Amino acid sequence: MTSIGILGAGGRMGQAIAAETGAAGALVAGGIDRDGPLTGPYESITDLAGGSDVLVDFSSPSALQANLNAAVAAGTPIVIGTTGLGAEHHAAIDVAAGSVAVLQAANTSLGVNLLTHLVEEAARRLGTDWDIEVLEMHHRHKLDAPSGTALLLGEAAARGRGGAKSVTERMGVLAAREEGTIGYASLRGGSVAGDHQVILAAEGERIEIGHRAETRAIFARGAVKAALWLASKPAGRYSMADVLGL
Ligand SMILES: NC(=O)C1=CN([C@@H]2O[C@H](COP(=O)(O)OP(=O)(O)OC[C@H]3O[C@@H](n4cnc5c(N)ncnc54)[C@H](OP(=O)(O)O)[C@@H]3O)[C@@H](O)[C@H]2O)C=CC1
Ligand SMILES: O=C(O)C1=N[C@H](C(=O)O)C[C@H](O)C1
Repeated sequence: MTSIGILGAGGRMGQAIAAETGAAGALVAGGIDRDGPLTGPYESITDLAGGSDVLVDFSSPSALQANLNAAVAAGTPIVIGTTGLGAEHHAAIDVAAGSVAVLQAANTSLGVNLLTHLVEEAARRLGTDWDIEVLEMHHRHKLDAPSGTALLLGEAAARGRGGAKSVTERMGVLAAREEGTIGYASLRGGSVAGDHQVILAAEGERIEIGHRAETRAIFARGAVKAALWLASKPAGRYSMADVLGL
């Protein structure tokens, strides 16, 4: 039975992943949080990595390097679901992927990963006279904005279009839309698990395609599926597209 070590175990996603691990016929090796061990016999991240077949990290960008170091030291594959990652984090993931299997995904749900393809295709087929905007809404506790998924969808649109500048802030009296850009808007409130909408707007018509997460169990299910898939993979950087065959 595959054993999964959970990093960020006490958080909303950490708890959801622990619940889905059993349902998938796998085992929780242990869980570690900012304050130390939460479940299982392991006292440190490195010990947990050594006692797990695969690690799953849904914590914080500030914890990423230590989590990658532990994965590399133990030779344990790691799934990174944490968002709010910058260029320096992606560079660190690339380095770790030289030694162990690393799968990074801003969204582990099947629906969003399919949506990414639909958005890229729509942007490819429509002319640059179609403006593209990404709208997201999440629960009041979310720290990063725009969401990792919004950025993922915007990147897919930009790929389809052959490149585009991102605009994450529009404010004041000189805030008119700049042609060819992709704009982002972030709403926060209540307990929303994660809504994303991509709006393609032209003169006289508009296409809106999106995804609503009704429960974060969908992300947890995808993360566990990714972990079970990654556990036997050689070093390298992987994505949800590899897992889902999309
Ligand atoms: N890829 C995907 O599909 C999804 C990704 N996410 C992302 O996952 C991450 C976690 O989300 P969520 O569970 O809602 O957040 P929570 O705040 O509920 O959980 C984060 C957990 O990580 C711990 N943590 C935070 N910072 C550190 C640190 N520096 N070292 C060790 N542990 C730390 C927190 O401990 P403490 O409470 O003490 O700070 C907490 O237990 C976010 O980046 C979120 O955007 C979320 C859903 C789906
Ligand atoms: O923080 C969350 O909750 C979520 N974060 C991810 C993101 O930033 O896109 C995925 C999902 O939308 C939920």
